[in-house]
Amino acid sequence: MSRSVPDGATVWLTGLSGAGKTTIGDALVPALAATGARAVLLDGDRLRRGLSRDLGFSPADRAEQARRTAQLAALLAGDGLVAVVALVSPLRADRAAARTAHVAAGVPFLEVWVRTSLRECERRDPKGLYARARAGELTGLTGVDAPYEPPCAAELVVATEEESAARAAARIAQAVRSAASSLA
Ligand SMILES: Nc1ncnc2c1ncn2[C@@H]1O[C@H](COP(=O)(O)OS(=O)(=O)O)[C@@H](OP(=O)(O)O)[C@H]1O
Ligand SMILES: Nc1ncnc2c1ncn2[C@@H]1O[C@H](COP(=O)(O)OP(=O)(O)O)[C@@H](O)[C@H]1O
Repeated sequence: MSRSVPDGATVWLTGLSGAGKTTIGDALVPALAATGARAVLLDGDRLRRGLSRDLGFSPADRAEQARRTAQLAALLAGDGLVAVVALVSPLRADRAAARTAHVAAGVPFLEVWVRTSLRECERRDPKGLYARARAGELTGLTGVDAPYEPPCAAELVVATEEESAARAAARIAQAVRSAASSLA
């Protein structure tokens, strides 16, 4: 039986700072709501002001940030919500662990690579982080002097230099519907 209203799922947006994760997440929540889904955005920046305020940007702290967020997302998705995660999550191992937590919970997990070149992220620099890093005032910025490992098997890739946030959100919402109905 197919369902028009998707059940729970997690959409995991990964990419550099300034790639467009928050912007796409903000567009995705209402796009999902329009399909009847209840969606919530779990944004790395915002999580770090509360749930993860004890964490920095060492590899261990980034792994812990991904672990906590994956656990929270899987709980919400297990209750029928669509958890939209927007986390830099630069390391493949951390994203793979997030996927494994969802597989264990029987919840669909869609990894979305928000693919934007470092050059374009630096041009946008919405928070001035790249300027600070280039000025030597900030160390460990992903893409500058900390690694970003591109996904090998993301369910979707959004090339933001070619696709609008609204168009990407519509495409992701459609993929969530397909993932949910394939379990029906
Ligand atoms: N060194 C360094 N590297 C990356 N990001 C940095 C750093 N320092 C501060 N910020 C700000 O923190 C936001 C990323 O938090 P995340 O929890 O998504 O990062 S991670 O997944 O743990 O790598 C990130 O938010 P976004 O710009 O929305 O990606 C930045 O605003
Ligand atoms: N196609 C696009 N998708 C997403 N963001 C875009 C796009 N084109 C330009 N932008 C801009 O890029 C910036 C991305 O910032 P943000 O969403 O905070 O990124 P992140 O959450 O990945 O750090 C915003 O100023 C946004 O308006």
